[in-house]
Amino acid sequence: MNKVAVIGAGAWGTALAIQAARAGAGPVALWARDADRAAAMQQSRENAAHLPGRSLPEEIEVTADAERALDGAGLALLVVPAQHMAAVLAGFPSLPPTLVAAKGVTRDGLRLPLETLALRRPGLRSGILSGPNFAVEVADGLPAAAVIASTDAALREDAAARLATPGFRLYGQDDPVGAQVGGAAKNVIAIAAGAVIGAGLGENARAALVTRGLSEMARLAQALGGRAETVSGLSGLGDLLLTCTGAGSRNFSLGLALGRGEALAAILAGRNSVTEGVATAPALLARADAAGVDMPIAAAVSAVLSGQADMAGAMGNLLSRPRRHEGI
Ligand SMILES: NC(=O)c1ccc[n+]([C@@H]2O[C@H](COP(=O)([O-])OP(=O)(O)OC[C@H]3O[C@@H](n4cnc5c(N)ncnc54)[C@H](O)[C@@H]3O)[C@@H](O)[C@H]2O)c1
Ligand SMILES: O=P(O)(O)OC[C@H](O)CO
Repeated sequence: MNKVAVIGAGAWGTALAIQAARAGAGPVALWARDADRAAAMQQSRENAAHLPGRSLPEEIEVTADAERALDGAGLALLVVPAQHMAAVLAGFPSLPPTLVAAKGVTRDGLRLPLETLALRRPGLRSGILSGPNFAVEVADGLPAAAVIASTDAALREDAAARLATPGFRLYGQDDPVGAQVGGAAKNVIAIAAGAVIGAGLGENARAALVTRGLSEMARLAQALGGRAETVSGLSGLGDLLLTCTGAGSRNFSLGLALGRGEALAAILAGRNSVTEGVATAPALLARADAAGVDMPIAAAVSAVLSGQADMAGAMGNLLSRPRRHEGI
């Protein structure tokens, strides 16, 4: 059972399959939902749609056949966008121990990724893989770090042994709730950071948003049963640093375009990749509301995305909040 099955052939699933092959994990299956695309990738040894110019090592077999992908697999990586995870899982009869590498909260049910997985596969050994990781850099073998968050210590160890290389440093921790909140919320804060820069509001404003965004994450992580300090790690602060500054972030670039006055529909129409913060913002806010947690930056992003506020109105709301003590 030394095979790794990667479910989802977007940029991140493809990069993780390349990383698993690089780590010597054994054979790697990369499952794509579209049979024609899977066949084209298997033949051309490239994911032209989502990760162009990076070749797939020979250990990787691309397939659209779920049973074939899982045959002999000792570990699965679930890398489909959060909103589509439940539907994709319905096509997989069984799963080996699984790490989820998606970042988001579902509009339907307001679920974190491991909650979606548990709904479909109760009792499955599972964890989260999350951190500041642009797919293209991991595919290129540039140095990066991430966490494997799971309460299952043996799974953490086994997955790290299969996937880590000196250039892909994997830390273990046992707070998957905190890791998921960090991964989901950073997408929303990155939209806010991009919008502030796009609107010309300056670097001071971005630094304030990122820092107060971290407090929002910490409050929610704690309220959902995780630890506040977890979000100061790779799946939280680390990912905020990357996505609130890196031009390669889709969430940041979407915010940037919004801040410059472009319409959301037009921005999305020009993309073939997922921008998780768009669906996650209102879901994250609703989940926080249900937990009694105040997330004013997530509320501002949500209001701008839904058209309930313009940038000026959303910023005005944030700036006119009552003075308070700093802290989470
Ligand atoms: N790209 C990155 O650098 C990166 C890094 C870390 C985490 N992630 C996370 O990984 C997840 C996947 O993102 P990505 O960047 O690999 O995707 P992507 O934007 O490269 O590709 C989109 C993916 O969504 C899938 N998809 C689209 N519509 C679908 C549907 N109706 N049903 C099922 N699948 C559908 C496509 O098949 C494709 O695999 C996201 O949660 C993202 O936040 C991405
Ligand atoms: O391009 P983004 O904004 O979806 O970010 C990708 C990864 O989540 C970065 O860690």
